[in-house]
Amino acid sequence: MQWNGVRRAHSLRCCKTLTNNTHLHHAYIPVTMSSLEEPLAFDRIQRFSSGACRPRDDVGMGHRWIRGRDCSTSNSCNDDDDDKSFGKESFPWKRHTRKVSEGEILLRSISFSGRNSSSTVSGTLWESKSFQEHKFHTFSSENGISHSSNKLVRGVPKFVKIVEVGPRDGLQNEKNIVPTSVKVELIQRLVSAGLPVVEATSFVSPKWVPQLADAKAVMDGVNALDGARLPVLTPNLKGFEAAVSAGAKEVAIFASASESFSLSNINCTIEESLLRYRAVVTAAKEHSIPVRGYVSCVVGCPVEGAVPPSKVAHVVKELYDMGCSEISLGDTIGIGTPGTVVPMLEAVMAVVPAEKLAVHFHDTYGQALANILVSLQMGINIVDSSVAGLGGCPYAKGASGNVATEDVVYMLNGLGVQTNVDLGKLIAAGDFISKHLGRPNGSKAAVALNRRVTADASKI
Ligand SMILES: CC(C)(COP(=O)([O-])OP(=O)([O-])OC[C@H]1O[C@@H](n2cnc3c(N)ncnc32)[C@H](O)[C@@H]1OP(=O)([O-])[O-])[C@@H](O)C(=O)NCCC(=O)NCCSC(=O)C[C@@](C)(O)CC(=O)[O-]
Repeated sequence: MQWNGVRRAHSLRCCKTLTNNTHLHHAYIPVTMSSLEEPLAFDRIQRFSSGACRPRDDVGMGHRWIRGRDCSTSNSCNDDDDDKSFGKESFPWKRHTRKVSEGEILLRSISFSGRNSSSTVSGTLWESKSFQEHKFHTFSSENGISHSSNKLVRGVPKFVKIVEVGPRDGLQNEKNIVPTSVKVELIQRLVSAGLPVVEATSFVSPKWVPQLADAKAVMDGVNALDGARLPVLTPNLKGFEAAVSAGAKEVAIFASASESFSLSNINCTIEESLLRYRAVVTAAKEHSIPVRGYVSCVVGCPVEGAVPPSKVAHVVKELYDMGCSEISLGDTIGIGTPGTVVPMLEAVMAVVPAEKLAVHFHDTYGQALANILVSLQMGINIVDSSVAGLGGCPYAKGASGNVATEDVVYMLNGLGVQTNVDLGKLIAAGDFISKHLGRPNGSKAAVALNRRVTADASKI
C-alpha cells in the first residue's frame, strides 16, 4: 500500500494520544513509521505492539504477536515433525543448447515443471540471438512429495488466483509520474502473461494521489483487452461514477482495521468509510458490477502498532455483509509474520468463508512468502502481488512494496500449484517496468533467472 498527496486535518476519535494532537498530518506520521527501519527483534516487537493507541484491554494480540501462532485449524498448523522429507529438495537442471545463425531472432522458451505434468507452465520470453531450453525443477522428484502424502502441503490449494496490483498499488507510490502509455503497456504485458486479474488504476482524488490522475486515460487504453479482469479502486460514489463512465467493469473499495490509518488514507473514520462504501456497493449492484473490498493494516498499523484480529474480523464482516464479492486482507506495512497472520486469519475465517478472502502482503521484512504459504495452508486461494515487487510507502521509511508476483509464481510452481501465469512473460513485464523506472527488478526469482539466462548465453 502506498499513497501520496494531501493529508487534511481531521477530527480524531480513535485514540486518546492522537486526539491530544490537534490533527493527524505528515509531521506526525513519519516519526512513528520510521521505526520500520529497525529490525523487528523481540524488544522491538514489544515496543511496536504496545502502541499508545491500542486499547489497554487488548492483551490478546500482544500475546500472540510475541509468542507466535497457536493454531487449531486442521490442515495447517500441526507441528509434528515426522515428515522430514519436505526439506530435502534437490534442483536438477536439464539444459540443451544449439547454435543459431547470427541475426536470427528467436524466442527463448522456458518451461517450469511442477510436481506433476498437469502443473507445467511454459511460455516464451526475451528476444534473443540464441535459443536454449531449460527445465527448472523447483521441487524434489526423489522423495515423492504429493498433495496426498505430505501433510505440510496437503492443505495448499491446487489452483491459486493471482491478483496483480502493480499498476495500481505499485505505481501509486512512484516519485515520478509514469506516462500513461507505459502504464498501458505494462497492463497489456501482464494480461498477456496470463494474470487473470490486473488492478489497473484508481479513481481517487488526484490531489491525494497525483500518480494515478490519468485513470480515465489508462482505462481508455486497456478497455479493449481480453482475457483478464481489470478492477479499479473507488473511494466514494464520485470515484465509482467516474470509473463506470470510463468503462470499468469491476471496482474495489478500501477500508482499514485501524482508525488512524483510515483517517490518514481516506480522511474519515472506519464507520464513516463503511457508510460511504455501502453507497458504492448499492450503486454497483444496480450496474451488476462486482465489488472487491480491501482491509488495510490487518496485523499492524504504522501509527497504532498491533491491530487486534477481532477488529480486522469486524471490518471484514461489514464488507462481506454489504455485498463485497471478495475481501483482500492487507498487511499494509509488511510487518506480519506467520505468528501474527495465523491468528488474524483464524479470526477472519470465523466470520467469512475462506474462499471469499485474498491475502495482500507487503514484503518489508521479507516475510511475505512465508505469510502466503501459511495462508494457503489455511485455505486461502487468492493472492495479491505486484510485478517486480513494485511499491513502497512514503510514510513508512524502509517499508517496501508488495511481494513480487514473479516470486509468488515461482514458489507456486515449485509447489505444483497452478496459476496459469507464464513466468517468462511475467519476468519480461517486470523487466519492462523496472527498466522504465530505472532500477533493478525487485523480484529475487526474476533476478536469479535473468542472471542464469545471461550466464548461459555467454557460454554459447
Ligand atoms: C477519499 C478521498 C477522496 C477523500 O478526500 P477528501 O479531501 O476528504 O474529499 P472531499 O470529498 O473533501 O473532496 C476533496 C476534493 O477531491 C475531489 N474528489 C473527491 N473524491 C474524488 C474522486 N473519487 N475522484 C476525483 N476527485 C475526487 C473533490 O471533488 C474535491 O475536489 P475540489 O472541490 O477540492 O476540487 C481522498 O482521501 C482520497 O482520494 N484518498 C485516496 C487515497 C488512496 O488512494 N490511497 C491508496 C489506496 S489504499 C491502499 O493502497 C491500500 C491497499 C488497497 O493497497 C491495501 C493495503 O496494502 O493495505
